[in-house]
Amino acid sequence: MDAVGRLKEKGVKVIFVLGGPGSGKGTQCANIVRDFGFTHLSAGDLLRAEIKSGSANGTMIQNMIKEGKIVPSEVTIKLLEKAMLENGNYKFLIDGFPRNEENRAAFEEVTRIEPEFVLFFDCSEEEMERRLLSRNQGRDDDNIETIRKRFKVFLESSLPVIEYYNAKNKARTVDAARPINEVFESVKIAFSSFDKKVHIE
Ligand SMILES: Nc1ncnc2c1ncn2[C@@H]1O[C@H](COP(=O)(O)OP(=O)(O)OP(=O)(O)O)[C@@H](O)[C@H]1O
Ligand SMILES: Nc1ccn([C@H]2C[C@H](O)[C@@H](COP(=O)(O)O)O2)c(=O)n1
Ligand SMILES: [Mg+2]
Repeated sequence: MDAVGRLKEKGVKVIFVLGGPGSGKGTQCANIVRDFGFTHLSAGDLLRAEIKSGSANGTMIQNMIKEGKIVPSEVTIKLLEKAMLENGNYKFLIDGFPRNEENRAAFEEVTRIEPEFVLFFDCSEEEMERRLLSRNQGRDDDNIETIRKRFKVFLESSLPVIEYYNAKNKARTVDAARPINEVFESVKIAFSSFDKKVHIE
């Protein structure tokens, strides 16, 4: 059986987590992992790890991230598939993917996995810019020049993907401009069909 077949046998469940740069995807994914037992896979984190690993694609990925561009789907999808297979879980939050129509169509063609829904964090550019400029995680792309390029790519390439899922009634939009705990209250409503994890002290 191939990799995707093995995931499907486990009853794989995928939620795509989308939103502009700095909208709070990673922050809210950590909350969802804690309370709903999902595994968080950030496409951006996987690409950054690939650069650090010294892979043959490292320099190409680094250059594209610095320019705020989207890495070719075949590279990102291979990393996502590998991460899903290496993980014992069957419930995944795929953060920052699909980022454009090419990502979306390629994932569908390669995996035939349809997301349960798409969580969309809606936030103004002004607020996202403020957050990114004070994030302080040493990311190469958190400088004003690259941030502006990332916003442009988000508007031109990523928003159409969200509109695609919206038209299929699969997008769940959350107002992400509010404080973290308020955003999570709305996220929890989107996840209400999933069992909550019981935390024992
Ligand atoms: N609701 C919020 N209110 C204020 N600050 C927030 C909120 N959510 C996240 N932040 C902060 O904003 C910054 C960006 O958040 P985060 O890294 O979660 O965004 P992201 O959507 O994953 O961004 P990227 O697309 O660049 O990876 C972080 O410093 C985080 O602590
Ligand atoms: N599907 C993806 C996701 C991310 N990237 C690249 C380009 C992004 O600007 C960068 C950082 O992603 P983030 O951590 O902000 O989600 O990674 C991509 O090419 N394709
Ligand atoms: Mg992130």
